[in-house]
Amino acid sequence: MDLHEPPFLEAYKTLLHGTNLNDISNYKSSMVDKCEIPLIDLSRLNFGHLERKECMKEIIEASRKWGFFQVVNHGVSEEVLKSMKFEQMKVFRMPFGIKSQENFLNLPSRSYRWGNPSATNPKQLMWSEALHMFLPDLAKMDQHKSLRSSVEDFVKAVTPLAESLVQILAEEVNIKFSYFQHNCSANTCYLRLNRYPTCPFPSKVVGLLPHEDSSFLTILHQDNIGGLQLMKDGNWISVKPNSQALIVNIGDLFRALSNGVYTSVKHRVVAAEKVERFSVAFFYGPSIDAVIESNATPPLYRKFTFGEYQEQTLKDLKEGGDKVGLSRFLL
Ligand SMILES: O=C(O)CCC(=O)C(=O)O
Ligand SMILES: [Fe+2]
Repeated sequence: MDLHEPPFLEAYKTLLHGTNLNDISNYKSSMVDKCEIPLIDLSRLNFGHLERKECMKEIIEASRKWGFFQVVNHGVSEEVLKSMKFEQMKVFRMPFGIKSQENFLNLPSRSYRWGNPSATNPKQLMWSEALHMFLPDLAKMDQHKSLRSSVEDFVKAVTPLAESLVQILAEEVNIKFSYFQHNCSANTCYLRLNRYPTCPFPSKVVGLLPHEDSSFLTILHQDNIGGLQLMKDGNWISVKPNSQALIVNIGDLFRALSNGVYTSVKHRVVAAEKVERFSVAFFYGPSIDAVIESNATPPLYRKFTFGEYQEQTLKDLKEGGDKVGLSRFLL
């Protein structure tokens, strides 16, 4: 076995063998539509008034109906994306024994995560590894300069994109952009590097379990392998890779803040047998004391802080293997 691979087989042996695998939903043959999510050309934001308006309308509509869309001419250069991918591959190629050390890269413990070694049910298994990077911690990676500078360049490029999308969406639901300026900064966002190794049981184990993001908005870059699926009208829909595009999705916090006008959508990644896959997600979110409260009437969700939301999802994850999310705050 490759030294860099997490010990999935070893850790999952009992759960995989002790179960009738027919009981597990078959990820490959489950209802998957190949329908494409909206693709929006952002270059129109810099054109005349009419084109700008048209583009903004598409962003708003996609966030309402889909909670997911792709953008092209997003302003993030190919060079930045390429160097991010290169460094990401390099860091995941390090031996598992090193990646799983407490202070790997000098980052806080649990920054590196793999699969779900504490799963008690085969449906909770995941075939993936991830590196969580809280942006204020990047400065600690002084021994890994090239990774750090690629991550910083990526963040520098996607932050203004996230901000301009948030500003457009906020205006539509009468939220001042100053709310975001006050609560979100480079010190409150984070990045997640994902790697999905080849999996010998792609119909039985998922790459990443279904979840909604705990952000206002997420910007995702995936490679050309595919595997990301989102839930639409009760069916899983595959997001076809587009090398020119970035994926944008609404997180639970914007759903709550907009009183459900914008939708946060469940998504997952299916595993592949023959090819590994990489993705990187930038989560635009607030500080833990930020108050999430819609000014619409009647409100759908009770007022909560981001800290409360995080505490609740962590508790739910521990207790039932699922983070449940925003439905916990429904009135
Ligand atoms: O890898 C992907 O395409 C999705 C990743 C994701 O949903 C996440 O990191 O929250
Ligand atoms: Fe996600």
